[in-house]
Amino acid sequence: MEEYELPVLLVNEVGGICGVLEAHVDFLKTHFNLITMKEFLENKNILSKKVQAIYVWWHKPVIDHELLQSLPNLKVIANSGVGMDHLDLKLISGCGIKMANCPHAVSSSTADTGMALLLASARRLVEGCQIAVSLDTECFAPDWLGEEVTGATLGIIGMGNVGYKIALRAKAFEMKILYHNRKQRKEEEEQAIGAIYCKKIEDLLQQSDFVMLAVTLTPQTHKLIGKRELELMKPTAILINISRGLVVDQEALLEALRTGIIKAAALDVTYPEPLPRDHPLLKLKNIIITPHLGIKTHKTTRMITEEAVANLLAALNGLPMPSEVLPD
Ligand SMILES: O=CC(=O)O
Repeated sequence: MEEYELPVLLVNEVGGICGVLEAHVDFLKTHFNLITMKEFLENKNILSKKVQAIYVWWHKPVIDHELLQSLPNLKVIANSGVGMDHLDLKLISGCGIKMANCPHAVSSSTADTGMALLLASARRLVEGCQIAVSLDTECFAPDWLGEEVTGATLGIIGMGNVGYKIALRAKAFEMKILYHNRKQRKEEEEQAIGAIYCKKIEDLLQQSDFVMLAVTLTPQTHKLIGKRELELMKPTAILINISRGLVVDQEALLEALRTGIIKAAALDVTYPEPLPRDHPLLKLKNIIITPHLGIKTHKTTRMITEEAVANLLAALNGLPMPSEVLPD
């Protein structure tokens, strides 16, 4: 039987949409014996006792009861993003397995994506691009105007690492910043980003020109933004979602965008992903939808894998993990 000098790390596949990036394989292999789900399933008898760690990349492999039962020596699972809503944390921790995410690696690029969507929707860049590349040169100068970002009010819902970095960016755009969060940030942190705490989400919704969703998806934030919340927003307001699709009631959003309850939306996340090609949201003009690009830069994906490896090695060596996630 083959002996493994390094701990055995299970990944879904290498390359492809749900596979670890090929560019990271050499780095992973300096610390682990890498095996894919395909190899695991083909040699389950031998490999099931060997696997000590799993690296979940882009929500795969699916970690269910059956997989956990087949891996008696599994000690730790590292996730490639900050959101853990695709994992059953209670099930995993109930099996005595440690879990980690990578909040440090993802925050800057996700905040950049949020600002990119804010600017693109405010200045109608996607519509503008369509005009610029269309063959109809007659309508090159559009008869519409965008919204000014400088001096506008941004309401950030969720003031974790990502929300904080969005505020830092928005401050440079001279925006007035409001935020709503379970906990108020320390006074010095608020001062550093020039943000004002709204204990009531309603206050933030009523006052903001842009509302940015940067919360984690939990039972408490599931469909946090529904009909009532959209109706509280200004008719000129723009909603930007970089958290999870399920934080917004999509039916209510569709109605609000169709009837002018709010002006526009920019979504990096939807449910499902991707939306079915005949989904009515895709037919609207006042929406920008991107395919969950939040973290997708060369630098961030590399940092994610580094943070994941640091977590995995710490857990395997019985050391504190840099970003352990507890079931609650
Ligand atoms: O979606 C991205 C993340 O969870 O970090």
